[in-house]
Amino acid sequence: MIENKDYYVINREEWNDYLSNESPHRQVTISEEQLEKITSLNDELTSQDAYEVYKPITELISVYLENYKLLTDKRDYFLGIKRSMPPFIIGIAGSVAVGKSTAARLLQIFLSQFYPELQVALATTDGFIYPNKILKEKGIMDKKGFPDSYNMPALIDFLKEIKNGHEHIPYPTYSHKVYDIIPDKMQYLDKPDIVILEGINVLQFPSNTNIYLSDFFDLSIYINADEDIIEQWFYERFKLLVNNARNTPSDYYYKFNLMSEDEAMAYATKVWHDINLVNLHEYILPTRPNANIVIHKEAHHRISELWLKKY
Ligand SMILES: Nc1ncnc2c1ncn2[C@@H]1O[C@H](COP(=O)(O)OP(=O)(O)O)[C@@H](O)[C@H]1O
Ligand SMILES: CC(C)(COP(=O)(O)O)[C@@H](O)C(=O)NCCC(=O)O
Repeated sequence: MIENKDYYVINREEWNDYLSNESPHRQVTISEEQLEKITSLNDELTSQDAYEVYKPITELISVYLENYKLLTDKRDYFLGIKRSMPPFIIGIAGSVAVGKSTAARLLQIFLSQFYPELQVALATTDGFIYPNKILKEKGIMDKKGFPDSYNMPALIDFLKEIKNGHEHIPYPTYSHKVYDIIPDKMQYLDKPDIVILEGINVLQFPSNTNIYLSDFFDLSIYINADEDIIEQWFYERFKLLVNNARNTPSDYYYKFNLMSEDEAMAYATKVWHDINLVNLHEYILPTRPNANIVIHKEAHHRISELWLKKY
């Protein structure tokens, strides 16, 4: 392990040694079928990767969770309150196309197995992006994903409802295929014990409020990679989305099948450079120091290092 003023930096080879023997009754496993579902757009993730990296991360999360339970219990006892534990919220941040959703789905599987008695739910902040109609009215259609494109007050209310233990909490649905919010298609969180919330903005300080989203997180993770590599993942995902849409004219990505490959890729390159890369530089990367854990990936999504914040 290397350390600097901010982090303990642990490389991939060492990381597996941190698996403790303290919870032998809490075994986690992942089937090939589950892996396939998780990486529906890509088949590079192996079960070895999943085990070697995400299993010890699951154990580390359990350290935070046990501490959270204890603190909540003690504080409630002090106040004379009796209630069930408010959900433990994990935030997962990082660039567009860095692999947040994939990491979030893996953690959901592992945490559900580690804690079979707890409900582990997954949500994404994409649902709080304003519908395209509103983005157009605001003149920020080319700034989708930037702080002003999110309905932050609604996202904060959603987090408050979670922490207040509300049942059946609705939140809107964003679809990459439609490239928009799907009207009236709400998703619901039903009494989760652990919520994994992923999104590019989860560690930001919303401009029109005086609250950090990270105040709601009991643990935060930033998925990191060099920007040239993320750019390639963005193009790979773009090509896969275009290919998957080839027989579905209603799909946003269908139209790129009617162009030459060069033309389609020129479009994707422009979107990356004019929108997602600017967003990464100006608004996403600056939030990395707010994360408790940084997962650093290299080419082929290989996790090479974990940075654990010291404070
Ligand atoms: N660990 C991984 N192994 C292989 N492919 C991955 C992995 N994580 C993400 N991907 C692929 O990279 C692309 C971007 O991942 P995704 O989870 O959609 O990113 P995000 O949610 O950050 O936008 C997708 O094509 C996805 O299948
Ligand atoms: C909706 C998003 C902001 C969400 O990011 P993601 O789920 O990919 O992390 C992003 O996919 C997006 O649409 N960005 C705008 C430019 C583009 O990629 O088309």
